[in-house]
Order: sequence, then C-alpha cells, then structure tokens
Amino acid sequence: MNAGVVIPAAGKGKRMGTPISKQFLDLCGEPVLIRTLRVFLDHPAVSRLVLAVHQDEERSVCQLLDKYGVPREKVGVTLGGEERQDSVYQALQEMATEWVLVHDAVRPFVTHEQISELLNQLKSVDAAVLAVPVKDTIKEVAPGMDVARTLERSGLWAVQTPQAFRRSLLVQAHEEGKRKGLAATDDAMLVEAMGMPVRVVKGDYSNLKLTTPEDMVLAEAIWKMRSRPR
Ligand SMILES: Nc1ccn([C@@H]2O[C@H](COP(=O)(O)OP(=O)(O)OP(=O)(O)O)[C@@H](O)[C@H]2O)c(=O)n1
Ligand SMILES: C[C@](O)(CO)[C@H](O)COP(=O)(O)O
Repeated sequence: MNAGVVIPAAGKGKRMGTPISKQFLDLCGEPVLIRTLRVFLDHPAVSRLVLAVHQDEERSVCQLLDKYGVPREKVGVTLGGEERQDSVYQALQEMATEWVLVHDAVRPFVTHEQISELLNQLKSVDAAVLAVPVKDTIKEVAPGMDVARTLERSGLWAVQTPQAFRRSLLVQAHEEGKRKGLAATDDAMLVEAMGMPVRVVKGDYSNLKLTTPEDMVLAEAIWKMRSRPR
C-alpha cells in the first residue's frame, strides 16, 4: 500500500508557551518536527509527505528541512490555516495518493508498527485511528466548577494520531464539516459526523502530543529510554 502523510505543523503552541513554536524545540539533539518526519520518511509504505506550516515560518521550515537533509522531492510544504482543521485541509489539497495518514508534527514517538497496523486496517475499512484507554476517571465539570457527572470509564479512549483514511473520504468529510460549521479537534470527528465507521487501533501511551511544558521533560525521558541499547 502506498500512502501520503499530511503533517499539520502550523500551530503556535500557546499552551507550551515557548518563544519558538513547539515543533521546532530541540528534542535530544534534533528539532521535534525533524524527529517526527524521520519516522515517516523511513517507512516503506510512505511515498509523500506534505507539511502545513505557518506563513511566518515557511522560509525557516524550508531551511530546516535542507539543514537536516530531508529529501525535498518527497516532502512538500504548504501554508496552514487558522485552526488545525484548516491546516489539514490545505495540505490535503497537495496530496494525490489513494490513502492518507494525518499526523501531528508534535507527536515524535509514533512507531513503524503503528503506521503499518493503521495501513493494514485500511484493507477492510476507510478510516482508522490510534487510541489508548483512558487511565484517569473523567468527570464533566459545569462552568461554576461543580461536577456535572462522572463518565463511565470502561468505554473511553484517548485518541491520538496518526489517523488513516481513504483520501477521497477525508476530503469529503472536511468539506461537509466546513459546510455544517463543525469545529473538529481531530479528523476522525468529521468522518464520524458523516455517519461513517472509524476503526480504533490500540496505540501506546508514549505516543505523546507535546502540548504543555512538562511534556518536554517526559519526551526527553522517553527518547532516552528508547535510545538505550537493549
Ligand atoms: N492552526 C493550526 C493549529 C495547529 N496545528 C498543528 O496541529 C497539531 C496539534 O495541535 P496543537 O497541539 O493544539 O498545537 P498548537 O495549536 O500549536 O498548540 P496550542 O493549541 O497550545 O496553541 C500541531 O502539530 C500543530 O502545529 C496546525 O497545523 N495549524
Ligand atoms: C488530533 C489530536 O492529536 C488527537 O488527540 C488532538 O485532538 C489535537 O488537539 P489539539 O487541541 O489541536 O491539541
């Protein structure tokens, strides 16, 4: 199977709060974005990647790709939008493969096994996502900070990326979502809104999304753990 990869990388990382956007922070010697890209570049089923970047960072991203020897014939760069959803849609316009994976630039710990398993699922379904069972008790909290209710944990999963799709379905889902004014925090939500099934593949808790400052500390620890000789 031949797949393209859309990497939304146009966020400003407000919750991380660093002067440079979190996708460019150093993770044990290389920028997060480069670490994420390498996983996909090295996967045999990936034929093309498109990065959606912020307009102020387009030049510096291109320089970064050249500095780290990223093959530009395989990696395109396009401008992202206001929200993650807009950035993914923009990058999808540059993608022509039948199958597409969407993956956050700030999840550098995705593995080849996870990518392969998601693509394997696309032999029987048109949408599949990585997720892990939630570990905490989840409560819905009312605006006044009183607990509204406690959710039944047994069926709750925290969804990650990559998320894998038949490209035509994902494009249609984004377009219908836009028409209906849906604000989606992941791509599968848009497919779900069409009433289409989405398969869940069990992921790994270390496939962290770097969001807040303590995530960088965890990320360094995970990187070091993975780099230790076995
Ligand atoms: N307009 C946007 C917003 C987000 N993203 C990307 O979507 C991924 C996940 O989003 P998130 O963690 O929310 O990143 P930020 O929007 O940068 O973070 P924050 O919400 O804290 O500002 C990141 O790779 C981010 O760069 C994007 O491409 N375009
Ligand atoms: C797509 C995602 O990574 C799945 O967990 C997540 O929803 C992105 O959310 P964010 O609000 O853009 O961080």
